[in-house]
Amino acid sequence: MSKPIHFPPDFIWGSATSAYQIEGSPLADGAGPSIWQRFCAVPGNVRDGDNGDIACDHYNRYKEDVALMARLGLKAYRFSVSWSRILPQGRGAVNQAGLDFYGKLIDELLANGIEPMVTLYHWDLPAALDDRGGWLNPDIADWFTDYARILFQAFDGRVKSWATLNEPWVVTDGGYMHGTLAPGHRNLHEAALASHNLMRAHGSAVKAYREIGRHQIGIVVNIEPKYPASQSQEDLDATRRADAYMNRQYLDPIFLGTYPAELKQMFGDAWPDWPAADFDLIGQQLDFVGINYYTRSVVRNEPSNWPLKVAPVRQPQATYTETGWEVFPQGLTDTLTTFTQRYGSMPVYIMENGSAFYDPPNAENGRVHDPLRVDCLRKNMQALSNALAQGVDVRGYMVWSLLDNLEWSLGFAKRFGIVHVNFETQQRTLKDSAYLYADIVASNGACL
Ligand SMILES: N=[N+]=NCCCCNC(=O)[C@@H]1[C@H]2[C@H](O)[C@@H](O)[C@H](O)[C@@H](CO)[C@@H]12
Repeated sequence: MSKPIHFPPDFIWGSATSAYQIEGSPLADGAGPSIWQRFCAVPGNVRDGDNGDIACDHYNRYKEDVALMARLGLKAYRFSVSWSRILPQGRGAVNQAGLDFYGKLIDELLANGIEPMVTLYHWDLPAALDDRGGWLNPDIADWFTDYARILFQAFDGRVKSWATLNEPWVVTDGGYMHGTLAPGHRNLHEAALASHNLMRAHGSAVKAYREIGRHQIGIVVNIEPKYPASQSQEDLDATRRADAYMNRQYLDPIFLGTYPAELKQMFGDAWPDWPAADFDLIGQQLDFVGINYYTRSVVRNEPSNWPLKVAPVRQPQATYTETGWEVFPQGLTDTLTTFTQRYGSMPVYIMENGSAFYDPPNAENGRVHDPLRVDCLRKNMQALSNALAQGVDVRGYMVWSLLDNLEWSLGFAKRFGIVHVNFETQQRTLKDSAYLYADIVASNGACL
């Protein structure tokens, strides 16, 4: 029996994207290359040889896309800034044309009554900084803070919501542990170092914001709740290891001043005893936490899978998305209640939630029917409402994504958008899920 659906009257409904996935024109108007420009250029790294050279051409079509957001009635739009548009070398000389692009986007949003929510870093590190070690170089905390200050000084006020990082776990696990994402490293020691430097950079930018900013700043983490495959001690321990590595690794140092003990146990000598001063920096007070929720994982012990020694267990009765993720809306409720239980009550935004299911490359008769995505959206709305009913302080929800876009190493084949993009013509078409989302926004969920 589903519970009544209710959202607070000031609940903020929006959508989310990221720079490299939608903008295109990565080197336009003085911008420098990012590590994703390089990563895509290496054959085999990205499915079908796809890249961000054009993507959704948002760099040129941003007014059309803001009009789409207004058509959907969105109250907010979460996007990221490309660091190498602002600082082509990652540090040093500012590229005014880069600032100008984001200033025009922000003004277009505000003119349409849409709150800009800016993510400073969504995976597209300037290539020039990677040449200096990137996230492996401790100096990156200062480089990132200098970049953040430029944006705070340019846009704070018009932008009232800032997030430092998007998903440090994915940056570390994909970019440095498994090499599936840029910059494509596979090294346990590097993964630990990159992860810690990401958190140092986060804390340093938050500290800088407190000196010059007047609004809200937080971080965005992906949380994938872990459930034991059995109640055996080995599976329960495996579940704790998986949760420590993917979830608690990023929130514990911010809110509890320490990393989960399981990390040292798993990483061994690849996990140093980090300086105590680092935790003072990392633990800066936040105004909100952004959570990206997509799926859960059922976990069993698997000694051969070094270093975590865990393995996922596929659920035979479940629906799985095109990215191989189980549709499990209860996990959204559990993620939110567990967050509050572990870290206390504070403002939370769902900064990403969505699903990739097969959509045709072209719309038919101006429509794109996406029943599986519609069903997912409905179920996630119920789950979100259930978390609110249990007292979780959720302030808003950003659907991932506004547009079909470059799904990183999966290319354009995996479509998350509620708006379909024909990548041959750049034609945008509202999917059925977009019409539903517009109704949800207009009725504040009462239509469900
Ligand atoms: N195994 N497994 N479990 C799920 C782990 C999810 C980690 N990936 C994300 O959350 C990425 C986030 C990213 O911000 C966005 O840029 C991506 O386009 C979406 C869709 O992929 C999501």
